[in-house]
Amino acid sequence: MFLFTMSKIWYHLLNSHSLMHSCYLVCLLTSKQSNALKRKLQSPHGNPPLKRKPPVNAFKKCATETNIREKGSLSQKSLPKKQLTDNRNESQKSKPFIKTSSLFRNNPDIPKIHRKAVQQIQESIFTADSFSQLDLHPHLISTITTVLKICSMTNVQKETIPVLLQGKDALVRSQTGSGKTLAYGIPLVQSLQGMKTKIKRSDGPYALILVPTRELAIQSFDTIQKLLKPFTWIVPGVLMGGEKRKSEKARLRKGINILISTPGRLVDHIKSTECIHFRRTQWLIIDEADRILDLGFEKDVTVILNALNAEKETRQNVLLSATLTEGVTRLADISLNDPIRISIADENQKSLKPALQADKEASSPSSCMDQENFAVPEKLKQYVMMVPGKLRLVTLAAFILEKCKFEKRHKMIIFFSSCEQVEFHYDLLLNVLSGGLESEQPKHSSVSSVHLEFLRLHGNMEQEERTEVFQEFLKSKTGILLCTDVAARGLDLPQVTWIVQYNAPASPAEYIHRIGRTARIGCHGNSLLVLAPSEAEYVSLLASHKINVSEIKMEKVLSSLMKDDRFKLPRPRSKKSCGTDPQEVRERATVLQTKFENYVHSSEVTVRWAKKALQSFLCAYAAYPRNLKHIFHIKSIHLGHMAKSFGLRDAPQNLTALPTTGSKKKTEPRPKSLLGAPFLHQESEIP
Ligand SMILES: Nc1ncnc2c1ncn2[C@@H]1O[C@H](COP(=O)(O)OP(=O)(O)OP(=O)(O)O)[C@@H](O)[C@H]1O
Repeated sequence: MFLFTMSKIWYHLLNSHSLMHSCYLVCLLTSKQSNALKRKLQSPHGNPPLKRKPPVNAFKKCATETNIREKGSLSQKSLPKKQLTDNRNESQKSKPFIKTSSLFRNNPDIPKIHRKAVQQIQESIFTADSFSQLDLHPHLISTITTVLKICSMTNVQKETIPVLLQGKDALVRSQTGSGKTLAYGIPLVQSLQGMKTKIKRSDGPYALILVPTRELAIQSFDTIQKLLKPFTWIVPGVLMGGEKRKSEKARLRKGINILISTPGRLVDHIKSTECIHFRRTQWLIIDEADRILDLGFEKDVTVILNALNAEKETRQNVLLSATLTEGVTRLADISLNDPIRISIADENQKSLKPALQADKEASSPSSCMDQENFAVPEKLKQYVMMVPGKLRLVTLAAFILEKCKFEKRHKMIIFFSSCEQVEFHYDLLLNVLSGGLESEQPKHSSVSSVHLEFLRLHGNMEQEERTEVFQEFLKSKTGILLCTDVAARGLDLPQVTWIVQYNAPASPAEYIHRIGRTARIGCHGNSLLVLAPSEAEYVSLLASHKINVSEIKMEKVLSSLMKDDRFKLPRPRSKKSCGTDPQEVRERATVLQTKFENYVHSSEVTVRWAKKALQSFLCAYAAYPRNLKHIFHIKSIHLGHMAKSFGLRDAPQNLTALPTTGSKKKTEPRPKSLLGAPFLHQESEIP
């Protein structure tokens, strides 16, 4: 036994390339850490004991998001500084037992990705035609060219604007970032400015635009406001959750002619604001129509439609999205009247039907159901990376450093599946990767001066802060936005170069919308999907929707840590670091992981936050839709490994994988059709 143990120790040391080198590794650690490492080496298998996964049914009920918010948000602003310092001091006094992560052992093998090469659907965006070819008011044309600085029409605009100018209902599908907002905005403004009796503010709404999120409401309002520049007598306005109801009521009383709203808030006003009416509402536009339904807004949309129909039966209706799914068909059935379907055709289809610029046909909306293959922007490069649970956090960090610190000039959005994960990672990355370690950077290092700017956006933030963050990221040329799916739809954030999906989305449609935040309107962009080895089949699922992803190797991403000397182990002079020595990369990853763990374990508060974030991850994971359970099954998660990726040294006890039941903020009533749909993958925009 003794001989066996010793041989394992020697094996480990040799594996570390040199005895000297391993000594340095041990020296870097505190004596307690090195004791822990020694104990690990003394384990009969040379590995830490495997932790048993607690069975799923052992999980307790999930804490509500509201509770988490009330008891302690991770936001920098809301951190009770004194409490944090006290906690840290306390925890430092009684220094917790520190273990060094054995990051690279006991990980599942990374499977080879077998995917059939599929030909992606690509749509051409631009036409050579200018807006002056349309029968538009000259002031509107000059606003488009001078204010919006747009010359030629996109395909979806060329196909949609004439149809809407004829007064027809339409169901419009075209890829993300192809200009759908103007496709409905231009004919809307053209028709309202030309009304025989000039519109008065006090007339109330002539048009209602429904959008799923507050940020999209602000963005759509902004576009409509620009289009209305020459037509000052038409007043646009926004109603959205998070704003003061009282001031919204006052604005409604004064009069809003083009009303842009999230469904929840509008229903709220329909029920409680006397002066709201739809006597003259001639347009109903539902943008991101499938999402509005997904969010559980079906009930709200029914209330809104009933309110509209009660006051005026005829109306022009338009539904738009980059992904027309079954849900839209149901919505289309109840809201559209003999619609024209406009679906910008696949390049290949076009070559078969050269006479048609687009696949435009009068048809039953049900035919949209067939549209399960989604178009992907032509200049978007999509990647996937397989990462075992334990290595997720360090690999994400290495990726951020590579793109935003060493390559610079990148603007990145990282999607998570819950608000708590966004808050937790925001705090952790900000402290460990950004400012926190600057003092540890060698003085002459050129990389030390690069400041990583992290922002976060999710549905549990106060509206004022949400709007501030949205505007800041909108204007910035670089930066890293951590967010939930609240930012997945419709947002037009210029110059975003990377989309990272740290948690896989609940459907290929959501995948399309998330990656659609980059490579907009013909620009270049990249996306990275992070999957666990057990989730490899997701790649085939994407392929079945004609979505192609190429693999990036985790080792390659981790090797970028070689460029950051903050994670370097002291070495004897004779042994110079060579570019990509895999052993040194592993050591650096271990140093980084240790820094994460040290930060998380520096106070009780941070440990609690890490646990809550892990818990919310499990909740979201347990809630993947049934048809994806064979890929994302909670039982395939190794809790101890996953805990590492939240900076926790051990698997916490008494976690839950059950969805919240008691949250006031998040319990938007769901229609029966959506029961079983993912919890926390979706965020309701509620008043
Ligand atoms: N004809 C055009 N020429 C150049 N740029 C345009 C044109 N039309 C719209 N744009 C710009 O393209 C960007 C994307 O437009 P928009 O947000 O309407 O896309 P979308 O199709 O609605 O995307 P998503 O499906 O993601 O909501 C905006 O910045 C818009 O100003």
